Amino acid sequence: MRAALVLAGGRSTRFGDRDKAVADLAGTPMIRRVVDRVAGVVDEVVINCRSDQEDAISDAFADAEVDPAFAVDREPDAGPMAGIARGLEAVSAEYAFVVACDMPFVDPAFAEHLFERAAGHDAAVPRLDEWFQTTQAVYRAAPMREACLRALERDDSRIVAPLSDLEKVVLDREEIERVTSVETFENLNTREEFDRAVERLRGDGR
Ligand SMILES: Nc1nc2c(ncn2[C@@H]2O[C@H](COP(=O)(O)OP(=O)(O)OP(=O)(O)O)[C@@H](O)[C@H]2O)c(=O)[nH]1
Repeated sequence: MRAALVLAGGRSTRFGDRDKAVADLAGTPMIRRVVDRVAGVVDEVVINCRSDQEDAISDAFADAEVDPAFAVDREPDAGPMAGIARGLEAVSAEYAFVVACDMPFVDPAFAEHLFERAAGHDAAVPRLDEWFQTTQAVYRAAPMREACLRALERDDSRIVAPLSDLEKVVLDREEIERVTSVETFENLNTREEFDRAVERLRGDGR
């Protein structure tokens, strides 16, 4: 069993006054695009968000084949790593592909590769250069959740904090580029980035 955990509990402050998760990206709400891309490689989909986002995000899946489960933050604004911990509570699969809602170019073949690489380990985490791509990685749900809770307990809410507690496989740039292109990690933070992505998607007929 494999899960996708989509992180959407952020405030989209760089984006403006709307929630980027449900912003219309070339005809499809961005989070729906992310889920549609990865649905084929997972058995369940969990979305982590704040309670005030749930209705609008649910609406984005009204006519979808997948029926995502919601793991709503008990405490909002505690950061993405707390969101991962919350989301993993709702995951029944052993492994979860964690992905941010603002990565509409996420490559399902890369998610598949991460699941394969994570097998028998606590995590498979890409690292392009010095930075871990923690919001596009596969984690074994139970140890990752426990590592997150331990880090939060010691007031360390950094997204990399749980990694040191995990027996993980790290994918370097060479391995990443053998399987996919770095477009998979592209995240849309500003209106300008979003508008450029719309043009690209329209240009490719996507
Ligand atoms: N649950 C939860 N998720 C968060 C939080 N902050 C960010 N996220 C999620 O983590 C991912 C990465 O965050 P960012 O790309 O910075 O998104 P954001 O925080 O909405 O955007 P900015 O406000 O512009 O920084 C996104 O999928 C967010 O939805 C938080 O405080 N709680």
